[in-house]
Amino acid sequence: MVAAVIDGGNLTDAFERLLARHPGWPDATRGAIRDLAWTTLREYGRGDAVLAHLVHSPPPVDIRALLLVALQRLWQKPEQAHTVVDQAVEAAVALMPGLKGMVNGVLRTALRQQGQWQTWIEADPAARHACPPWWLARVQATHPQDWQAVLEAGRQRPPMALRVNPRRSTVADVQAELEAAGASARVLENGALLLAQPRAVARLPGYAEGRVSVQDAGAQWAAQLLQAEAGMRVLDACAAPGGKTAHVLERADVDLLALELDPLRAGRIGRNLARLGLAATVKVADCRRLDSWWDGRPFERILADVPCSASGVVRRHPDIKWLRRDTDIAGFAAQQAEILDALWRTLAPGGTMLYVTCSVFDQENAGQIARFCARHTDAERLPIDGRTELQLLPNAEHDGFYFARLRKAP
Ligand SMILES: C[S@@+](CC[C@H](N)C(=O)[O-])C[C@H]1O[C@@H](n2cnc3c(N)ncnc32)[C@H](O)[C@@H]1O
Repeated sequence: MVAAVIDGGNLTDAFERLLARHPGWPDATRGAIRDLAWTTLREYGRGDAVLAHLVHSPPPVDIRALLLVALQRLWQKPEQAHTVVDQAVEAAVALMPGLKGMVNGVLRTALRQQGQWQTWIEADPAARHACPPWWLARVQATHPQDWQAVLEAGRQRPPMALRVNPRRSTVADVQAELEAAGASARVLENGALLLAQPRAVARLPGYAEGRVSVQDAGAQWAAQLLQAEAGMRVLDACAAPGGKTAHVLERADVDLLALELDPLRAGRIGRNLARLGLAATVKVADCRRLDSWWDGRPFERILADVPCSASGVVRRHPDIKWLRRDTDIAGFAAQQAEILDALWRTLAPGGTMLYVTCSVFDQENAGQIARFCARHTDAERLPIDGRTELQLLPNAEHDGFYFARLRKAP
């Protein structure tokens, strides 16, 4: 998986391919392998800085990936050093037997020089923060006060939060069920339940019965800010896999149309709603092409949870920071502007559109909305908690999200 990402591939796809080849692996094995790959890639820049001091010419990608995983493990579990080196050498024999000695030598040298790793890492700011230089520059420019906290959060394991379906249970009851199952959780300001320790979905009481869903606590602000009320006609324009669609429907009996461009992802919306006992009209469509899906009846609420760089959720998708290029951000911003302009035409006078990204970059967030308001004089910004917008930065409770509420002149 690490080699696939170094070669420009997608981490989740690589994981799914691996699982398809090994259907018999128990959950614990899957979890352990996932954790190794995800952790290594969260810290990839740091591992690479160390490796640069240990090898004179770049090894083949599979061996480089193996060394990065082993270094990561040595960093985290120094007490297991001998096991890690032995297992890495064993893996090298399976991958490229001719490089067994090299892997052994590099890891033993690494162990002898472990006291210097931090100095090597600190020498390069991008390595220090485990991201490419352009990423570091963008986060610093957008968040001059908080950039270190944002980058630090991107290197941590993500928190796990639950959303309670008020049609089937209450926050207090779910919390009690969790306690009984040996999991403690605390209630956040917006009603999200933050688990003290992540746990497998299959071991969540009430999941199969639709009492709870897994959803980041930051994402759980969306339905609240949309303020959709019973009887309203609501559009969820970029809906898959349907987490926010479901949340909107759990809160009010609305007439909801969910659009999704990707047919495979669209299928997940229906499955999610069925588990929760909810219903919506789901259409596979490009929301920018109004002629392909819109019947001309305006919506009172629109949720525009647009495609974005996902820079606020890199700890969940650590391949993102290595696969994206600086120039991609302008591409996302252009796509988002097209989506906003098209959807605005479908919003009823007096209606509101909630713009959401899971980005921490200004060009997709405050900058995007400032440009939108300059183009649309009939757009008024509705405050969120006394502020013009809400930028959540990733931390121990939630991921990074941006929200702006736009009202169309009546
Ligand atoms: C941020 S995700 C949405 C997450 C979803 N709202 C949720 O909470 O589960 C953005 C989604 O928009 C879809 N998408 C991208 N461009 C689109 C377009 N032009 N029209 C409709 N959907 C689009 C992507 O395939 C992706 O599934």
